[in-house]
Amino acid sequence: MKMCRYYGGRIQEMREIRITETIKIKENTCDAQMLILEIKYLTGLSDTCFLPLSFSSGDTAESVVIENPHAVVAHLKNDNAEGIIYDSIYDEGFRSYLLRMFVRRHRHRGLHGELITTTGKTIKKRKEDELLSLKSHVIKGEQNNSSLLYGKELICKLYRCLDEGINPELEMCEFLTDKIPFRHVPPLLGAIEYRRHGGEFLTVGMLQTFVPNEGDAWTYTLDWIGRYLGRILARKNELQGISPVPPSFFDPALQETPLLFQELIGGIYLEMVSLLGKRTAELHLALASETEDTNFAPEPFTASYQRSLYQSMQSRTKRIFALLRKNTKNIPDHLKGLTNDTLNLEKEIMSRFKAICTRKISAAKIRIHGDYHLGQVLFTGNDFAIIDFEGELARNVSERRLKRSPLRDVAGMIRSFHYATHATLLKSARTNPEETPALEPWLDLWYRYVGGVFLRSYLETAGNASFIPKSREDLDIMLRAYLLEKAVYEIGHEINNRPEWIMIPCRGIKHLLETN
Ligand SMILES: Nc1ncnc2c1ncn2[C@@H]1O[C@H](COP(=O)(O)OP(=O)(O)O)[C@@H](O)[C@H]1O
Ligand SMILES: O=P(O)(O)O[C@H]1O[C@H](CO)[C@@H](O[C@H]2O[C@H](CO)[C@@H](O)[C@H](O)[C@H]2O)[C@H](O)[C@H]1O
Repeated sequence: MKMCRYYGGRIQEMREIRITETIKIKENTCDAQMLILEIKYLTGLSDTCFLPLSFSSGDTAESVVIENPHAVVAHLKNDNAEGIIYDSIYDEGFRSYLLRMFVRRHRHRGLHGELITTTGKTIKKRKEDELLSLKSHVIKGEQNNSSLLYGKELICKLYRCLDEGINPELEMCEFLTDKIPFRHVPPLLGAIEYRRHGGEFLTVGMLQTFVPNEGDAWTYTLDWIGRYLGRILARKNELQGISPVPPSFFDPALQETPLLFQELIGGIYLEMVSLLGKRTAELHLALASETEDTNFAPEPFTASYQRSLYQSMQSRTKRIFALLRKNTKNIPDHLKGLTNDTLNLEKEIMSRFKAICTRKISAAKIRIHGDYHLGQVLFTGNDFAIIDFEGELARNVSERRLKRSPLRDVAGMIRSFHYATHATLLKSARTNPEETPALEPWLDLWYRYVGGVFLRSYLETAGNASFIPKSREDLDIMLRAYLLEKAVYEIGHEINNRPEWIMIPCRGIKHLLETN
């Protein structure tokens, strides 16, 4: 389990895993046990996880062992048979039965509760045979959950860590499908939930429309940064006289990207970034348009909220910095200096957060994406689709459902542009160490121009929406605080997942503290 990003993987040491529920499914193509597990750690709260298990032998078992060794839970052998117990998502029979569960709205009883599927009208209208004949496979790649693709039409996300109560992603997708349909979020088609006898719901899975795409905006961006650097290197002599004086995207005077940078960055990419800013604002406008449902209706940024925001930014920073101090042993040696410098900035960061409650800010809070970055946006070739509304998994589920300023999402995306430049630097340092230092100021410029295009387009589309602060100063204060808060969150994320990458938020924090 520790090998899977979705379980364990985290820094905490596991103490015990208990099976709390077993739901057996035995139909013609599917023989699986759906398990609900309780994972206890040495310290902190336990997790509730979902793990469906299948048994196979012969060629099927062999191909799972070769292609997906991480999915194998146990090898079994007795006098008659030899085989493996493995994660059912790699069992074709299980995948097709799962879809059948949605289409036919099956229920399955376990010892302490039952699995229930619900579906919307879109799927009910579809021909059953057509749906059930779709070929399925597991989406590859780093994920917190597991996604199963059916033909090029449907995608089922199975959650691995389950939370009691309303699942924020399901709630958001339901809202953006049925209540205020938003074209740039894939429509929700159905859900699977586990209902404990007399207890709460746990959302186990969700079925959505698959959006044909050319990958996510992260990969798309890295590709364009590669081209930008290629152009810089090709025009090295011509560009030598130009000393890159980085503008700040907070600067209201920065209205247009200079022609030279439009050429270097790529006009098409800049247009796409502008479109992304527009789609982001449209998402927020849709989320802000509800007036009756208290789960969505906008709320004011009150003085007491401003104080509690400041306190939560502070306590989060304390917690993450304590985690960093405790885990400096996991940081690669060449990054220890940078990490220590960041640790020394704790006081300064805290004092910067203070700005968020030193004056009255007039802006509305709404439901937001919550973990918005380039990897959460699919590039369709000429537009974007926004996915993964679970929020930051490091926060508990009720926190993830809180209304917040949508500028937090804006800050998340701007941080992501910064990440993209530094991911490129990390790669360049490995493949092209001599050229790398000279590229750094150019990447900084890229970040500022691209961040500026995104922000301007966002603000233009949002117009005078209730969630946009009325004064430029308030906007500035909020953006800076959210950017800093996000970079601190990223420290916690990287220490848990990619210690090599900790240099990105560390440098991000330094950059944010230095930028006027
Ligand atoms: N509706 C969709 N259409 C097409 N691809 C999708 C869709 N939803 C998710 N994906 C693909 O599945 C991957 C994982 O989805 P995501 O919701 O981000 O899962 P996780 O929360 O586990 O990270 C995405 O990066 C994307 O490639
Ligand atoms: O996509 P997830 O919901 O799993 O989000 C988590 O993982 C992200 C990727 O590791 C992480 O995003 C950080 O790295 C991205 C590049 O890989 C970068 O674009 C983001 O700006 C940066 O925050 C995200 O924070 C985390 O919650």
